Amino acid sequence: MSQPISPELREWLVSQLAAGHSVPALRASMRAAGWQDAATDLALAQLEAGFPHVEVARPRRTEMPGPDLEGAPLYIDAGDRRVQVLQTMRHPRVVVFGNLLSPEECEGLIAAARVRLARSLTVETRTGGEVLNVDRTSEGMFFERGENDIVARLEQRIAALLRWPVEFGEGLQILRYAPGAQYRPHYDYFDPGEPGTPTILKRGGQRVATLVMYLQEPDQGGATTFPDVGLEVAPVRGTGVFFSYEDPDPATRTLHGGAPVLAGEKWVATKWLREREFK
Ligand SMILES: O=C(O)CCC(=O)C(=O)O
Ligand SMILES: [Fe+2]
Repeated sequence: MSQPISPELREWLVSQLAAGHSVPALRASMRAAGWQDAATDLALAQLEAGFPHVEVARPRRTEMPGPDLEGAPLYIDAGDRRVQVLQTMRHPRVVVFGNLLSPEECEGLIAAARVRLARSLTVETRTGGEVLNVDRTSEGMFFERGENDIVARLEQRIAALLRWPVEFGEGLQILRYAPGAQYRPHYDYFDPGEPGTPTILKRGGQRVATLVMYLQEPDQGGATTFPDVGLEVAPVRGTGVFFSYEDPDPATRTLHGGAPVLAGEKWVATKWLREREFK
């Protein structure tokens, strides 16, 4: 679980920094006191603005988002919902969840997104801007974080389920695939070799995990595919597929795509998780 940053903790950090203690020393004592790295990072990142002279060291990530599968549970308490663990894979790290969203939540997200759909744009890593992408023939839009009640509730649930702060997540993306539409296999991390990537990484660092949630199932087709391992996840309403990638590297085997929809319409919501706070 991510831990909220209390005013007391904030005050303590401020006083420690003001007293000249280094950020690595604070990080170490917070860790010793049981604070998770992600929460510590968030607390320290929030203070950075007030202490511009303090260089916050960014150690190599030691934690990754993901559910607590200790003891091989069939269900996980995600705060306001009991989410099912349907399938897991280690390499690539993939977890398929059931009962992630209610039918009403799926409907509500679709209704709010439908009026704002435009031809999907993918981030153009060569320039850091956005362009139309022929590899992705779905239509899409982004919600702001916490934009409406359903979005806010779902984001809290995802944070609890994947043990990653809400603030480290991008806004929820909604995609609609008409018959024939698809999303060709790709990686969700930003290609370190592309010249536009450093600009993108300034805001929250790399993507480290993805949760694709199915809001409406097509009649045929539309699975989420992982070609490296021959895995196909059926787009069943209310369920979702999580996968994570510790490094922006094909060795993670997280190549994936949305197979062509053959009949009916497929709607998904995608939540991308960054390594740091995404402001
Ligand atoms: O639609 C799908 O099944 C995959 C979506 C996806 O890969 C993405 O949103 O990044
Ligand atoms: Fe993707």
